[in-house]
Amino acid sequence: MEKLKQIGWDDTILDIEKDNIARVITVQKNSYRVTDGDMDYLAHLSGRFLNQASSPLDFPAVGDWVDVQKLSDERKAVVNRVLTRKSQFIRQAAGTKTEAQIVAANMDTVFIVNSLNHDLNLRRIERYILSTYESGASPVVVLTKKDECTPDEVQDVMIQVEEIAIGVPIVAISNVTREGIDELMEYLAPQRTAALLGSSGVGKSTLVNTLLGQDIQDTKGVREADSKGRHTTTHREMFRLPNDAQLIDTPGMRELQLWEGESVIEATFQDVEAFEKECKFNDCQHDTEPGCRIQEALNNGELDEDRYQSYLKLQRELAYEKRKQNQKAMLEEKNKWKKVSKQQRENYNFRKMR
Ligand SMILES: Nc1nc2c(ncn2[C@@H]2O[C@H](COP(=O)(O)OP(=O)(O)OP(=O)(O)O)[C@@H](O)[C@H]2O)c(=O)[nH]1
Ligand SMILES: [Zn+2]
Repeated sequence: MEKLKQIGWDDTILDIEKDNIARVITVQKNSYRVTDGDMDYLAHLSGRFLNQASSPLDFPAVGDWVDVQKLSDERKAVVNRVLTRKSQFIRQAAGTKTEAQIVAANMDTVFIVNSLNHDLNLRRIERYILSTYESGASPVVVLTKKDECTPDEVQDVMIQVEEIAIGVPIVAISNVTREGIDELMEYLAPQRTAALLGSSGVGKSTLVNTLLGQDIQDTKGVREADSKGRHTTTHREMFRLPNDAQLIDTPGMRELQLWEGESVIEATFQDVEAFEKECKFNDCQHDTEPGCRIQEALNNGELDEDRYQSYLKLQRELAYEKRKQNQKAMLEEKNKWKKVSKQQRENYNFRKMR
């Protein structure tokens, strides 16, 4: 029990034999590095597990609690099952159409990391916030490289972000001067888990090192390089901070594809939805209808055109995703019936033969 407290205890797993519980630190090819709080060891999926797993979401992800059986070799174990997650950040696997992928599991907080000094993309931050709510965790926007900006510049960005990140904490930090790090630690209490998400180069791995107080995660400042001659994080890994909080580092995401974020669009676009409700007609297309509150708000500046466009874009994407998933489900259903009827035919032929 004490051991588990150190790696982050969760009430939902109290009912399980504690000796058999571990937490996934990294996902390697065909194996998992897990920890029981005292010791790290390597785990493989049991045959039973593989037989039962059907979707990519069934497989262990970084941050998962797993039910393991230790093997006689002390450093090895098999995973029998993934415990129910309290949160999971899902994105569409890069390059595939409708395949989901878990970026991090069981985190309390998602740090949405952006650099203050370049490439600030408010629309992208909006999307991360949506996906974070959808994951079951709470978002915090982290703005890095404060040391490279004047106080006025920092202020300017903070105001822009505040306008779109309604009710979301925003923390500006510097890995160089350590400014803002104490404030960030408020979201990293002992036994809590946070995940760092954001584009490549914004300083996620550097932040891990800052919080660990030592250089463990390689950063672009380090000479170990990728094919383009610079280092990038290639895998997700969970780190235990000195205060027993857990921090999950992830590789930079180029694109963030939403996964069924419908239920939270409302939370993130409260302002737009409020205007929409004030339209004269229920089925208003917000085009040329009389009494359209959206058009009025756009015209008098109450609603920013870019923000409205990104709201529409998200809705279109969600509709598109839904259609895709429906099609996939229909196809699977069809194949299932094909299989069933083939089986029936075979049974029938078999009986006829006898
Ligand atoms: N001036 C300044 N530079 C920083 C800060 N944080 C990170 N950097 C630099 O930004 C570069 C990228 O940092 P990384 O930590 O590798 O970025 P990352 O987000 O982990 O990138 P990926 O691993 O590709 O996802 C490195 O050269 C860091 O030294 C900061 O607060 N201030
Ligand atoms: Zn309208």
